[in-house]
Amino acid sequence: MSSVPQYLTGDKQGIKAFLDKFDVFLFDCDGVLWSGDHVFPGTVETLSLLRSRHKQVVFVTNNSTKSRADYKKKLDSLGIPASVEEIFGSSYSAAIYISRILQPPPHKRKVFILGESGIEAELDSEGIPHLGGSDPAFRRDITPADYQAIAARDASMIDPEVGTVLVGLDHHVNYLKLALAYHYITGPNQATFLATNIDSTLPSAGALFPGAGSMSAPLIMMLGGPGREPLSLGKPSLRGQISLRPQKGVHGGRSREHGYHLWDRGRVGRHVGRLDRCGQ
Ligand SMILES: O=C(O)[C@H](O)[C@H](O)COP(=O)(O)O
Ligand SMILES: [Mg+2]
Repeated sequence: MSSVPQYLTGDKQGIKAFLDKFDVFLFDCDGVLWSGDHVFPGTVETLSLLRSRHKQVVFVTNNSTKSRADYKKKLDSLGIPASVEEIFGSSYSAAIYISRILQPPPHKRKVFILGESGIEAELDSEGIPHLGGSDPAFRRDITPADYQAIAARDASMIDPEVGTVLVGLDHHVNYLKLALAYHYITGPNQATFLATNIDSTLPSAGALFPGAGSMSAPLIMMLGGPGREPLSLGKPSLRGQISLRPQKGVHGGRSREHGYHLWDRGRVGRHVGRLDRCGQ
């Protein structure tokens, strides 16, 4: 095993021993690899060092504003080569949870989103219909007519096919979306209350900003406080979280991981799918 690169200071033997001990390296993103679009020093070098050692790198982010494809673009733009299969975002885990575990009945398949386009893209990738989110129709002030229509459960404002409310980091959160989410959860829809993640803050530009958790907090308060929290599908929650179990296969006569099995770590520990790393 070649020696540790010069730019890595400190206990080189310790670093080498550490690298030799592991095959897979999972990376948090916001606050670890970058802060906003500012990549922390050593990030690119460290990731290329791992790749040069044939280590598996996985990017695991709670940030639901971007889809896996969006993150691949961001990583590429920051000079960090990556494949979509190496990226796990909370918007993806939420889409998988809804389509493969929650499996709402056909007449309640729609998801009302309090969040950004990353959630929409991942729900689309699982064929799940949705509304709200980045739709300009919901990025506006509430009007007196809205109050009337929502209270009357008018179909122009309350879609009877909504069975899930999904809350993520929303840079356009507003009163109208909160009101609609509340009425979907409490009214005849009895929508399931889910969150991509519940981080209280978002690290960006070297400071902290409102996190996804602060988007669902007003709803938790309206619903009666403790005990009415949403099921969170991001790190570190286990319930309903998808876990990755390496899947071995034979390539070129050698046994090697070629993807992951998806397991629901919630109720039954059910196998819910697989993700291939080499398209087999
Ligand atoms: O509010 C949020 O969503 C989180 O602060 C943010 O998403 C954290 O992302 P991560 O550190 O998991 O990449
Ligand atoms: Mg982080």
